[in-house]
Amino acid sequence: MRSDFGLYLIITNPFLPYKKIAETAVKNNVRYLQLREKALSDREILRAAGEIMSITEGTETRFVLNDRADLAYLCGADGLHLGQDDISLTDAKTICREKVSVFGLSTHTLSQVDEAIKQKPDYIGFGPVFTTPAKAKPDPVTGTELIAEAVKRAGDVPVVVIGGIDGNNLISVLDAGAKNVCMVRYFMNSEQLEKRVKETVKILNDYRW
Ligand SMILES: Cc1ncc(COP(=O)(O)OP(=O)(O)O)c(N)n1
Ligand SMILES: Cc1nc(C(=O)O)sc1CCOP(=O)(O)O
Ligand SMILES: [Mg+2]
Repeated sequence: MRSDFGLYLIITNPFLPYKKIAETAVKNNVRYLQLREKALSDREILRAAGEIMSITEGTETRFVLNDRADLAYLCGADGLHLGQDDISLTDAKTICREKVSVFGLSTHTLSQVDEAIKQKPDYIGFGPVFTTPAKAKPDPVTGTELIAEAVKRAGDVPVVVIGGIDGNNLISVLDAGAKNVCMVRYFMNSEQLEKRVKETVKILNDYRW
C-alpha cells in the first residue's frame, strides 16, 4: 500500500534559521525535510545538515539531503534526493546506502515517471506543475493535467508534486490528484513559516480525497 505523507518541506535560502525550520517541521509532524542549498560550500552544507539533524534525530521527520550522496553519507542523512542530472540511484546507493535509507528521484514527464519507478525509489518528485524561478533550468511545466496519470503510473510509490505551488493554487493540485506537495518559496521566503505550515497541514488533512 502507498504511504502518502502530505507535506514535504525543502529548505532553500530560508528567511528563518535552519534550527527554527527543523523545529517547525518536527512539531507539525512533517515527514520529509530536505536541505537544498545550491550556493553553500560543502563545509557549510555539512554544518547546516548537523544543525538540522540535531533537531530531527529521533523524531518522525526524516532529514533528506539534495544532490550529494557523498555528503549524505558523511552527515548520516536519513535520505538523499536525486534529479535527472545527478548521479544515478545505483551509484548513490553504492556510496551511501550503509547510512542512508530513503531515496527520492525527480521526474518531469510521464516517461521519466515510468523509468524512475523501475529503479524502486521511496518516492518521486513530479513537476514543475507551474512556472517557477526557484530552479536554475526548470523543465517545461507539466500543468495539473498530468498529475493523476503520474500518480497512477507510480503505483505504490508516493508522488510529491512541486514547482510554482503556493497557498492560492494548492487546492487545484489536490483536485488534480496530488496527495503530497512541496512549496519552496511559499515557506522559505516567509517569516510566517509556522503559520503557513499549520494551515497547509490542516488543508491536506481536511481534504476529501
Ligand atoms: C522532492 C523534490 N522534488 C524535486 C526536486 C528537484 O530535484 P532536481 O531536479 O535535481 O533539481 P534541484 O533541486 O537539484 O535543483 C527536489 N530537489 N526535491
Ligand atoms: C526544486 C524544484 N524542483 C522542481 C522540479 O520540477 O523538479 S521545481 C523546483 C522549485 C520549486 O520551488 P517553488 O515551490 O518555490 O516554485
Ligand atoms: Mg538535483
